Amino acid sequence: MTETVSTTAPTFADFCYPDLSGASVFITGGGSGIGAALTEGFLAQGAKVAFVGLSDASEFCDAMEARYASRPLFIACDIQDIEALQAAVTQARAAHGPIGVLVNNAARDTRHTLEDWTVEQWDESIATNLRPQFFTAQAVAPDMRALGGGAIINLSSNSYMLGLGGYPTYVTAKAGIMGLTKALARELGPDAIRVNCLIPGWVMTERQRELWVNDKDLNECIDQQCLKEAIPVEDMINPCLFLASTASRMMTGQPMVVDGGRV
Ligand SMILES: NC(=O)c1ccc[n+]([C@@H]2O[C@H](COP(=O)([O-])OP(=O)(O)OC[C@H]3O[C@@H](n4cnc5c(N)ncnc54)[C@H](O)[C@@H]3O)[C@@H](O)[C@H]2O)c1
Repeated sequence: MTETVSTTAPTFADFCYPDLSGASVFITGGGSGIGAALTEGFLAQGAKVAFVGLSDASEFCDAMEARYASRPLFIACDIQDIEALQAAVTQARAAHGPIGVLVNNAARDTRHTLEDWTVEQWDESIATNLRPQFFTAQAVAPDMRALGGGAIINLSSNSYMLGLGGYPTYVTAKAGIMGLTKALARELGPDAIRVNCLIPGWVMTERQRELWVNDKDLNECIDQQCLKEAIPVEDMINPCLFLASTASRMMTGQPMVVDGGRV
């Protein structure tokens, strides 16, 4: 029989990280887009997942429960509200035990120009795209210390490495997330808490397809990628699981770019 190398997108059954089985995982924005793929990826490993989001996710939770016999805990929470976010972490801990994996995924890539932006809009964007990542880490650090270690994965974006136009506050926040990752890796390393950055390229989520994807821009993007394929959400799962798992035990403060080789 001739063996072939598959180049199709992975499925949820393709990965195996036994140390993630039973782990208590907290994800921001885990009910849609990349976050939903990550929720499913962790459930497929036997982890217990709690996630926060803005819109009701009961249908998604029903589907996950039917597929994995383990219902993710959805907590309605605006991550701009730090007290509510801290309360959500408390609720997740009460339901699933001390949090061993944190994925700071939620973000909003609102388009704007330099000229049309107010101080309030700047603050609002940073309050979604950068500030919560610090306070979730603060909230889960005691759990991870008690567990003897943990993993934090922050979602950044290759837009800051490419210097993309059209959303300067988001791009700034995404650069800040890499800085925050380095800083927290240093702060938390002595407690065996690892902090790494997952840096996606242009990933074909529902929201991207609805709002921004068109033939011209997608072709231009693929032209710049080494790998000539639009990136499906599923390709974010294994890198995130790897960063969460002890498979990456001695890796911290690092960017992991998954963009088909564009930067
Ligand atoms: N899709 C891409 O092409 C792409 C590229 C680079 C980086 N990223 C990053 O990947 C991560 C996920 O992106 P996505 O494309 O899946 O986004 P998405 O818009 O599809 O999903 C984002 C999730 O975050 C939640 N969210 C947004 N604002 C929130 C708030 N104030 N409070 C609570 N929840 C909130 C939304 O409810 C949603 O569930 C983000 O950090 C994004 O910056 C995505």
